[in-house]
Amino acid sequence: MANIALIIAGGRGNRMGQDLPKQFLSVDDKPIIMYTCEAFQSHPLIDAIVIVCIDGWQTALEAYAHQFNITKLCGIVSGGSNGQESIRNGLEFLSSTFSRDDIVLVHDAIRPMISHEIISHCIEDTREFGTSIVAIPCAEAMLEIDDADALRASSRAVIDRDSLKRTQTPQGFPLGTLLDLHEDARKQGITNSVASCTLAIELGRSVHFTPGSEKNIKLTTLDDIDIFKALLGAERASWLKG
Ligand SMILES: C[C@](O)(CO)[C@H](O)COP(=O)(O)O
Repeated sequence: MANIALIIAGGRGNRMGQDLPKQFLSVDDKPIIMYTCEAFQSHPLIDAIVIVCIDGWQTALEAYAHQFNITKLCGIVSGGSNGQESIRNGLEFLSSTFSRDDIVLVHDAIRPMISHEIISHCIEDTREFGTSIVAIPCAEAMLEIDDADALRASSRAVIDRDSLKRTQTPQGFPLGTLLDLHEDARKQGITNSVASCTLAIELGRSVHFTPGSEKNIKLTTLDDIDIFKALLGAERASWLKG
């Protein structure tokens, strides 16, 4: 049975406020998406990598994959109009080559600090429980806003933080389960679910959590790039110490 990383790089990343899509911004002369690819490339249990890529960047991505020796890359697929459609495009590609029992780890291209440990646990839990949604506890006080459209929102409601999880990626499923979810979504007219875990839940399924890490950061704003650089620096310092 194969383990496949499906890396989603179909978005433009407008919240970063940069001209380049954020997954292609360079940190220390390496595009962010290549850090992400290297984590899966170097993991011994990952057999194949497929990337869903924003239009216009496929040729650059191929060149970067060659430069950074991402030899497990076996396909680049066009992104869709939102995350759900991008994942579906990736799954359609996978269905022509892989079997329904193979494990797919859906991962954000802009989570470059994903560790081997989390990838291993995600694969193990998907095999044991049928799903693996990497997630971390909610450490902050959580308040529900009164009016999402208000310029300066206010709140009168507390949400118990112990009842919440902050989901990350990878999100692991057998390929057949993901294909069925997307087919059911098409039938029910669900077109813009935020993630694979939200789609499963909206369709009445439950999902299993796997512990993530605060270091598995999603690079959304320029502040996050600073945090990423600091994390990279700390990782390199610990390698040097041996
Ligand atoms: C999948 C995800 O990373 C889980 O936290 C998140 O939902 C992706 O959000 P995005 O803003 O659509 O990249």
